[in-house]
Amino acid sequence: MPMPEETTLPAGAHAMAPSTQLAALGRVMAMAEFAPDGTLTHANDNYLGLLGLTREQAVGSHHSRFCRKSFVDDEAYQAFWSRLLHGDACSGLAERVRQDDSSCWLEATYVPVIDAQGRVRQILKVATDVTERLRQEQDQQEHLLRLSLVADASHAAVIISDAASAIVYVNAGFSRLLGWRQDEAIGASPILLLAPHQEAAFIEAYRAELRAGRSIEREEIVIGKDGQRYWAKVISNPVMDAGGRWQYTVTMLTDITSSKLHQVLQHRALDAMAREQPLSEVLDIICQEVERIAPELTASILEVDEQGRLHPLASPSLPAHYTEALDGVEIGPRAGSCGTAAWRNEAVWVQDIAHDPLWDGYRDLVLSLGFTGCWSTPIRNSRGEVIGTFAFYLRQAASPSSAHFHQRLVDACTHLCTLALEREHSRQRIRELAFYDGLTGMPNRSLLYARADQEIATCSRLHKSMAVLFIDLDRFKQVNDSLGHPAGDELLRHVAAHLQQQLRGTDFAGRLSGDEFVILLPGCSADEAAGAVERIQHVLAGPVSIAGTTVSVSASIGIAMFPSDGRDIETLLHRADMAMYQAKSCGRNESRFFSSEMNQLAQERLRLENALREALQDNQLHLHYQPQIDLASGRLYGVEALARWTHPEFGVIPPVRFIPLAEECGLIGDLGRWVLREACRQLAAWRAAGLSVPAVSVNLSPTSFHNLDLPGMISDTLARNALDSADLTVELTESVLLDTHPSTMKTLTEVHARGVRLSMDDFGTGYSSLSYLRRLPVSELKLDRSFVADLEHDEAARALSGAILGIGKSLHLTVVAEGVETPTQNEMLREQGYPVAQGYLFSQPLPPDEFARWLGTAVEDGAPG
Ligand SMILES: Nc1nc2c(ncn2[C@@H]2O[C@@H]3COP(=O)(O)O[C@H]4[C@@H](O)[C@H](n5cnc6c(=O)[nH]c(N)nc65)O[C@@H]4COP(=O)(O)O[C@H]3[C@H]2O)c(=O)[nH]1
Repeated sequence: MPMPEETTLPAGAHAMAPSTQLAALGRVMAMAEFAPDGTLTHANDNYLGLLGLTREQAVGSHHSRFCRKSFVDDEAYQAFWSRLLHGDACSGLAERVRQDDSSCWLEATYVPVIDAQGRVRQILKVATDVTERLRQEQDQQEHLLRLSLVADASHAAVIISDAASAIVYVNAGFSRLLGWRQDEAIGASPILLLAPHQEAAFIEAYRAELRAGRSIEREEIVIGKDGQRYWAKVISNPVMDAGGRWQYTVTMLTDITSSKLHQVLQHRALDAMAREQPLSEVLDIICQEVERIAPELTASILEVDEQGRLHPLASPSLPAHYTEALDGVEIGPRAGSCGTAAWRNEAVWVQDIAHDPLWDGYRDLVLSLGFTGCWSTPIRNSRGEVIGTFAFYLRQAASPSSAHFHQRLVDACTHLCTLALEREHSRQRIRELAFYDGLTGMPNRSLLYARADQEIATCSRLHKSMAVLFIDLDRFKQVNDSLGHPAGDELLRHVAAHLQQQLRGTDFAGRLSGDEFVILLPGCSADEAAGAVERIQHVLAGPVSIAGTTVSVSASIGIAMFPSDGRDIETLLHRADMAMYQAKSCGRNESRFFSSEMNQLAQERLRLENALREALQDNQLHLHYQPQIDLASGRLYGVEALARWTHPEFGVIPPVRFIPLAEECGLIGDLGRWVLREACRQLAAWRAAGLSVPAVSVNLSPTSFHNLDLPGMISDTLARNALDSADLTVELTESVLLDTHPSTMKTLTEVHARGVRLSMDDFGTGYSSLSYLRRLPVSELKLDRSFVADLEHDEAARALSGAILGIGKSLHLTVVAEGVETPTQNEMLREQGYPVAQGYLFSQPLPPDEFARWLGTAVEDGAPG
């Protein structure tokens, strides 16, 4: 509590007031009379009540009894009494002590009563209790103090202005945000100070709202003391007096520059992105918005490619010749602001282009445009890699205060640029995934079809032809199987690259699937197409080093012509595919134009394929059996089961036709299983009928050995027919060696392990690697019939058959000579030491009952054949 201040009233109360007035005063006020020595002589009830004393307790006490000791001991107390005794009235706020030692505050006036001789006779005191009022005032002051503490601590700028729009108060936040000290702001008009650009009409409308007692909330650009611009949220609240008149305005400004920058920039840029506007337009919008917000800046956005080169993306206010000159510039430690920023992966601010060494070699171009500074910031993707730069060019040095604002612009813009660039990259990636083949980077089937439709439409309009080339690599599967899939992929990439190098003008190449490629040659005649095919085959023919091995590549190519072979891409591709199939069946590295006969052949093939499927389902296939003769004893060594198919409509179809077909259309597994079951059943049936047939051989294609269940299936079949594993021989061809399917060797070994003999068919014609004979668990070789056919006339054939027998013997393998047709051949083989022979000389392959008859006859004769 402050010390009560005792002030002196002008002297003048020389006599008591009239009694009626005093009585009235006594009813509302505390009144007392003191003797000049300070003794209380009279006190009214109000006075006594105020001090909490009875009249007896109070009257006769000295004045000091009612005061705090600290006051009584103070010089001020003596001075107070001296003034009174000197005849001066005193009035002021006084603290007095109640009976219970609590304080009460009085607004008191002491008036000395002076007699005719000029002596002080008594001192009258009139007082009002102001304890409650003081408490309220103190509370209010504390409240105000707390309020101003809050206002000062706030980041917001608080302004209180009066009805004449003069600032009466600003908080510390105001000075912090806008730069003016309190004494500089007081008295100024808030709008003129902070928004001098506002028009008179705006100011009047603002004031009218406040005058009407309505609050205002707006987002405005305000300008600080040093010219720095901010976006502020401005809330003005009018304070009205009791009569409803506008007295004050409390205005609060919050800095929303960052969020507003994001909002303004984002609104337009994101809107453009949502509308699927091209990247360059989205980035142009960002630059234009920046230049609108900060006209002292010229913005530019560059892309950094994977090779570290710059490419202009957007710079709507820079001349084209300047941005074109930047295209392809390599980033580096001294490559202007942008090239250096991208190189360092950090912002580079060059304030003096004319002298900064980073601009050596580039400065003339930019100085001639009037720019003196350039601030460039890297744009990074979500992995932190630099994908572009965002730069401001300045014509004059920026003030330190605007640097803060510019930094905020950079932050907002680089964020948006990242978004736009990453979005563009993802769109490109999606386009690539949707339209390009991931392995080779070539257009995929979808893009190929779309492009073909366009080209067909163009060729049709211009009455031009177009060639569609269907390219299939020869023996790609073997590369894939023998060298592994990564090597196969490498080969495909190699071929794709070479094909693309062959394209000219509007030519278009795509990968259809696997090792199938398609090339469209719009406007190309058949002759020109033939030339292109020759060129392609020549380019592909060279040996390629893949996975450390040299591989010779070749391709079979089918050609279909628009419009003669088809008017839509599906038909053209289908026909080019047929032509390719024909080319392939003629050997490697061939090409064929589509012809209507091919179409017929293809149709027939399709019919045959369906018929074979049905034949297998409906048990229309049969087995014929050809005897194999032990040459030393003339006895039956075994029989070879050979599949036969007579179609009700197409007639007899030879195995050389339907076996490859079954292979191609995936029926070979079913066929093999059927042959195994049927041959074993027949062997058991013959034996049951008393015929002595030592063993049966069945042919299985390499694909059958992919099936790991094959050994189990063989054992089951043998068991079901009560046969031993030695009763069965499985013939396989040398092509099984080229089959690198992981199951093949395992299945072969397992079949062998179960005691089933393996026989190598057509030996001597295939891949001529003898080393495999050690690896494969074969027990028998079958000399190919081509050697036998030439035995009589060809010395070399004789030598070879002798050599093959020698190999067989040295490896302890039985060698069976196939295709023995004449007694001379038979004799020669016998002389060479061949143990077993098979051929028309002994018997054609026969149906089971005929074979039974043949065997009966042969047994009777004692020497079959
Ligand atoms: N010129 C001549 N030919 C003779 C002579 N002796 C036998 N042949 C024929 O030579 C072929 C021997 O069968 P392959 O070499 O395994 O050759 C078979 C075999 O690779 C395949 N094949 C036949 N049946 C099956 C089968 O059930 N499964 C599989 N995977 N292939 C089979 O079809 C090929 C041809 O079979 P076929 O037409 O039955 O032809 C048979 C047979 O009729 C002869 O003295 N002179």
